[in-house]
Order: sequence, then structure tokens, then C-alpha cells
Amino acid sequence: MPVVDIPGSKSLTARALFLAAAADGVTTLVRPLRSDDTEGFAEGLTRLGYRVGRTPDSWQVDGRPQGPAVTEADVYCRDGATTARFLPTLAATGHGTYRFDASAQMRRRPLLPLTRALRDLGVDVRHEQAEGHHPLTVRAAGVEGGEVTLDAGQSSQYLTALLLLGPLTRRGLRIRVTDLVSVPYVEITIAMMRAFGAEVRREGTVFVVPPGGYRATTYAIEPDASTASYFFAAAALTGGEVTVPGLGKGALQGDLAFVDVLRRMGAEVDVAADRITVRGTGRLHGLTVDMRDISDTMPTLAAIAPFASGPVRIEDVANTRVKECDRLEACAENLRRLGVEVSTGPDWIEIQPGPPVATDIKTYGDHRIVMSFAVTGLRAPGISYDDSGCVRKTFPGFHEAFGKLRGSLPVRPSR
Ligand SMILES: O=C(O)C1=C[C@@H](OP(=O)(O)O)[C@@H](O)[C@H](O)C1
Ligand SMILES: C=C(OP(=O)(O)O)C(=O)O
Repeated sequence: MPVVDIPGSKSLTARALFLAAAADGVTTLVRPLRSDDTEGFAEGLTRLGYRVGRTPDSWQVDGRPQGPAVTEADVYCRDGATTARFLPTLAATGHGTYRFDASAQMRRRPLLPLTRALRDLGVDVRHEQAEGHHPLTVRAAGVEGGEVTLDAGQSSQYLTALLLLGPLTRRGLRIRVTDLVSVPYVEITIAMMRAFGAEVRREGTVFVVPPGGYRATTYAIEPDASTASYFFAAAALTGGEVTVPGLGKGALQGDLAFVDVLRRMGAEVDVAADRITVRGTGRLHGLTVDMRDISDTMPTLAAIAPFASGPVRIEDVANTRVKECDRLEACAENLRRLGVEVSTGPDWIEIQPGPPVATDIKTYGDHRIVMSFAVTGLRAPGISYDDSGCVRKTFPGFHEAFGKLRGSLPVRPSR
């Protein structure tokens, strides 16, 4: 009965770092995620003059409600979209000239709706090359606040960035949202802002954030629910059982709803107060599922789909095309390389049942492509990757942890 310790949530760690940096005192983050994304976020804060003290199990951040401690900085955001979208927004609260760049992968990912909203609020944001992409420079002089309209139909991270900014403005923010994906991530943002002493109100499509700043606190980071999806899927696929402690009924992360998908497919799922257990039953039904709220787990489902007894159709996931890669096409391409029949549309993918035959997976440097097809590999031994190291983005120890689990799972197939 394997118990798997999952590292901290990337999304919670990134938000906690922002909130701690903006708070009025010293914040302790307990069990933060240590991975390329979150180390990059912490390094970005350091570049902006914040003090971040790191020990293996906790990070301490000296908050500066007045913004960055330096008047000039050059920040490299690596592959992290939270870093690349939240840090320029934090920098706008200071006084100085701050330049942000990112990896080639992150440079391709959009942020124009956020740029436009910041400009509407009077922030001077200039893109050096393609409009709405990194590299960019923020010439900051604090943010007055007011009302702004935002299209967050491509990424909820634009809205999260503005919500986090709200309490740091002089007059507060009213954010009118015309479209929104990944809603549970906005709920995480609001819950965490409250934990740091701020208020957020929702009036229909308008999010109202009064001024008032953040209070420092001690904040414990939940294990990462998206990371847990590979281990839960492994149990469902093999007829094994996996328990993940630290994630249960009160957890903040929407991606935990992935276990409901596994339940619909035939797995047994037990959600307790502080742990979740998934048990494979030997059954794995096909289904049609809307994953708009939990699209980081789309590749996990796509990777086990060929083993289902009927087609698996995943809908409303257009924005997975602007993640680390075009995930709809990357999943389809790799499933085809595995000999599986797949079709895709603008915002959907449909996978037919059929036994995958091991191949070399084309990862596009996307951690989730590697971790997802590692689950397929439990029933199609011999899968390899053109870049297995890209798991460092969110889980540097993935291969070791998954290898350990593999050894303790039965080989009984589900179908
Ligand atoms: O706010 C966050 O922490 C995240 C929001 C989601 O992005 P989108 O809102 O772009 O879908 C998710 O895919 C990403 O991994 C993390
Ligand atoms: C999309 C992801 O990351 P981000 O947008 O935070 O770079 C992810 O982790 O799957």
C-alpha cells in the first residue's frame, strides 16, 4: 500500500513568495516547493532586493510593502510563467527600472492582456521584441489603482497577478473580467490573500480589492495536486493503491478534482481530511470530460486513455496550447508515435483505446509530457524521452520517486 510524499505546490509557493515579499514583516514558508520554477521565483525576488533565506524545509522572506529594494534590476524568469507574470507586477509597486527576460519556451508564451491592464493602470511596460512577450521592462513609480478590464480567457495568471497587486495600490482595484479559465487557481489566490490579511470581494464579473497591504505570517505549503495526478493515475492504471498524505478535504488546489475523473473511470477514491487514496479496480472506462478547470492534468488523462475500454474525449482545453508547449498537439503526436489513434480540434482531444507500443517521447521540454507518459510506461515498458531532465521545472526528483512507486505496484492491468 504505497504512501507517496509529494513535494510542495508550485502555485502555492509562487503566491506565498509574492505575498511574503509584499508583507509588512518576516514570513516563513513551511515546506515550499524546491524546483526550477520556485527557485527561479526566489532568485528573482533576490534580484529585486528582497531578502530570501532558504533552508531545506523552510524559506524566510523579509517583506517590503514599499516594493523592491533596488532601483534597477535584470531578472531572468527561466521557464516559469508564474515568475514571468507575477514578478513584473510586483515590481510595478516600486520605484525604478526593472527588466525581465525568460527562457525561449517562456518567451513564446503570451502576456499581452496583463501588459494592457498594467498600462491602463498607468504602469509603463515596454516589450523589447514581440509585443506581449518577454523580454520586457517595467518603469515603476507605484500604482494608484482604479478600475481595469481584463480578458483572462487564455490564462488565469493575468487575473492572479492583478489580484495580488490590488492591496498594494493606493486606491485599490476593481478588475472587470470578460473571460476566465482555470477558475480554481483564482480561488487559491483569493484564499491565500486572505491568509496574508487582505480582502477580496466578487461582484458578478468584477473582483474588488481594497488597499491595505499584506500581513506577514507563517504559511505551510500543501503538496502539489498536479504532481500527485501521476501517482493517482498510476494506481488507477495498474490496479494498485496509492495514498498521498497532506492533501485532503480542505485542500486549496482545484487539480485534486482529477481524482473525480479517475473515479468516473472506475477507480475507487477515498478523500479523507488529510489524505487521498486511489485504488485501481481493474476497470478503466472511457468518458467525455470537460477539463477547463483542471487543464494541467489533461496530459495525465491523455496518457492513460489508450488503456480505457472506450474512447476518452477531453474538452474545453484550448489554453493548453499556450503552456510549456502546445500540449494538445504534443499529446496527440506522442500517442500516435505509440501507435494510438487520436484526433484533436481547437479545444479538444479524443483518444481511442488500443495498446501503446513503446517509443521515444518528444517532450518539447515540457515536464508534464514526461511525467504523464511515464505513467503510460507502466504498461508499455521501454518508453524513453528526448529530454527527461525537464521535470526539474516542478519535480526534480520525479524519476526517482516514480521508479520507487513502480517497484511496489502490481502489474494487473486495468481496462
Ligand atoms: O496560477 C497558477 O499558479 C497556475 C495557473 C494555471 O495556468 P492558466 O491560468 O494559464 O491555465 C496552471 O496551468 C499553471 O500551472 C499554474
Ligand atoms: C502550465 C504550467 O506552468 P506555468 O504556466 O506556471 O509555467 C504547468 O506547470 O503545467
